[in-house]
Amino acid sequence: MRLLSHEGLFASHVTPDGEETFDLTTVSRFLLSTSIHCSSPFVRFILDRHFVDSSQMLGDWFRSPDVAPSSFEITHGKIFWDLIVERPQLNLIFNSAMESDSTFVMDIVTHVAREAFRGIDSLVDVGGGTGLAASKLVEAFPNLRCIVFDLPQSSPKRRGLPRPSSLLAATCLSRSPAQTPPYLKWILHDWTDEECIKILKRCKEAIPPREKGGKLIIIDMVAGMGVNDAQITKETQLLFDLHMMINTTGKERDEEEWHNLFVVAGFSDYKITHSIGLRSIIEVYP
Ligand SMILES: C[S@@+](CC[C@H](N)C(=O)[O-])C[C@H]1O[C@@H](n2cnc3c(N)ncnc32)[C@H](O)[C@@H]1O
Repeated sequence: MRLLSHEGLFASHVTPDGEETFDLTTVSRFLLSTSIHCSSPFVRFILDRHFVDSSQMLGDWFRSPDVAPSSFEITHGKIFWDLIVERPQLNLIFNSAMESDSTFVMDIVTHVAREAFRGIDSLVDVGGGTGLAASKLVEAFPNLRCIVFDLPQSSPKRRGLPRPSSLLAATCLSRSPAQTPPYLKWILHDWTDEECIKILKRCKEAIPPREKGGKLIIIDMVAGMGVNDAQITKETQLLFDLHMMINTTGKERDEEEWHNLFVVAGFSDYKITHSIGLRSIIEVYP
């Protein structure tokens, strides 16, 4: 308890008769299952033994990076998206983590960054997981039609979510219905620059011209930028960067790295809104 208090999970007090007592803090309130923004599923996911095990192989990966593109792949013999097909429990932990993140982040996005979605009547949530982020968007913008593309193991149908009739499951990051603006939440940080450029080029093909309101909306980290406590934000972003390096072929990118991706993928301009916490909304224009 004393360690947890030191880390800010509990506040300790000494009563007048000398007894030590502990109260919840803002941080631990976010871990309560009764909280509408409960982050426990995300914490459970990030501390899962599959990631702890792959972090042990970081040294091997550094010494022979040609063996596999990530420490995760050296440890488990395959990439995360293939492993969760075989491990339903890990898949469940992953999907619950993404849903807890979307419940939290999309409530912020739909309140403080509504402007980004103004005038858009349809979106494809590429890699949209179980469809929770899309559900939140449809709830906030009732005229919006949202299509979710993801692998079968994440599809809204399989998770049995109450879903708006406009949600569909499909596979492949590489396809997107023509002329329907794509939306990418927490996708590009999973992939190398080369893979991101391919995804971005395909997204660009699906976007109407800028004069007709065409744009790509991305929710991802812009390393070095964020709100609130600069020290904690920076440390958390660096830890996420490390997590991506160990477990995927991706990384967290700073503004210059994002800029380079957009230019190479053929986009002309972008706008970043930083007011949603650790992550940002990036509107990218054709
Ligand atoms: C970090 S998760 C983000 C999920 C969701 N956008 C969110 O923020 O909650 C990345 C998503 O990409 C999906 N994904 C990975 N490879 C894919 C592919 N080849 N085609 C479609 N989706 C893919 C995963 O299944 C997963 O749902």
